Amino acid sequence: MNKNKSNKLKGIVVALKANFLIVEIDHKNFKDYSFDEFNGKIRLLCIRRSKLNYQGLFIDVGDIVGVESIDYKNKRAVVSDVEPRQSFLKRPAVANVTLVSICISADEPLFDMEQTSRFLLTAECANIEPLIILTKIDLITKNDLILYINKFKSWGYDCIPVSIHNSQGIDSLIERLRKTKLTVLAGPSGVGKTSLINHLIPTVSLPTSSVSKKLKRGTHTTRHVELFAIGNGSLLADTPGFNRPEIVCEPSDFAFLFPEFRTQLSNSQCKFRNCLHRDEPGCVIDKDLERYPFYRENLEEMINSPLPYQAG
Ligand SMILES: Nc1nc2c(ncn2[C@@H]2O[C@H](COP(=O)(O)OP(=O)(O)OP(=O)(O)O)[C@@H](O)[C@H]2O)c(=O)[nH]1
Ligand SMILES: [Zn+2]
Repeated sequence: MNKNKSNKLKGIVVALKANFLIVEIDHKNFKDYSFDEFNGKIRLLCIRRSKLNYQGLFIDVGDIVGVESIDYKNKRAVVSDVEPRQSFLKRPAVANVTLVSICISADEPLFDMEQTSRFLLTAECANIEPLIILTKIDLITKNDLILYINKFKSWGYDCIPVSIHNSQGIDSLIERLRKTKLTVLAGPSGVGKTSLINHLIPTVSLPTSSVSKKLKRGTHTTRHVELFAIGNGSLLADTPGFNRPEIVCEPSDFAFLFPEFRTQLSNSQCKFRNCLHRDEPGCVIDKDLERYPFYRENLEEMINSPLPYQAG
């Protein structure tokens, strides 16, 4: 009675635990069991069907999988297949990410244009929408906040300013996150990613003393990501802070990863089709844009290093 072989359902992998996969499925059709539900979902401890192992299919958090042989009472099931991915973020490995929220501190650690750009480029490279979350705004003046907002606007990005100390911006952030299926929080160490998750989902309670997290990172080569439900069927993942994400890109594609250059390139064309926007005559890119020197410096490195270029 508890086994339900005939019902094959789709679910999303929310965590990897040893050889098991934790898969979240919709359970609104199964009202006869009382589950500790969250928004009509339950999480099942799953093994992989051996066929999947033969095929060598790698399953990551965020993958959409088919589950069968569901044992609702014990919350167990078998994963039988994996759907093709819509997107893939390499570091951390999360499939089907729909938004990369990059946390940048308004105070400490100090703002670093190159580092912020590297996080944005990682999302742009993976073709996933980036969003900037400006954290710790309780520590800056209104004028400084306006300067930050205008800076990001000139780069072509919106930003949501937040503070966990006075809860400013938290409602707007939750509203935004609930509009997308799977958000990954990224950003440098110490900007307040974990504090933010704890504030958004009080039941989670992750350790925020950065030291303990850092020690943990030192001992585990990979820290597996877990997806937390944030309402409306949306999921959110915290990631360990790392400070210098790699950019892997062909020189000819590089300019298209900058929204402010994309806008110029869509409004008018450079004289040469293969223009790299250096000193070519008839180039339409405005060399006075704030991130142009950063583009130029990294482009030179790409050109001078063997492909595929990896900076980091
Ligand atoms: N004033 C203020 N401090 C904050 C805010 N958010 C976080 N902090 C502080 O910033 C420090 C770092 O916060 P964490 O949440 O550990 O930062 P993290 O980004 O998760 O850091 P890693 O684990 O190294 O990636 C802590 O001391 C927090 O209390 C905020 O909105 N305002
Ligand atoms: Zn050009």
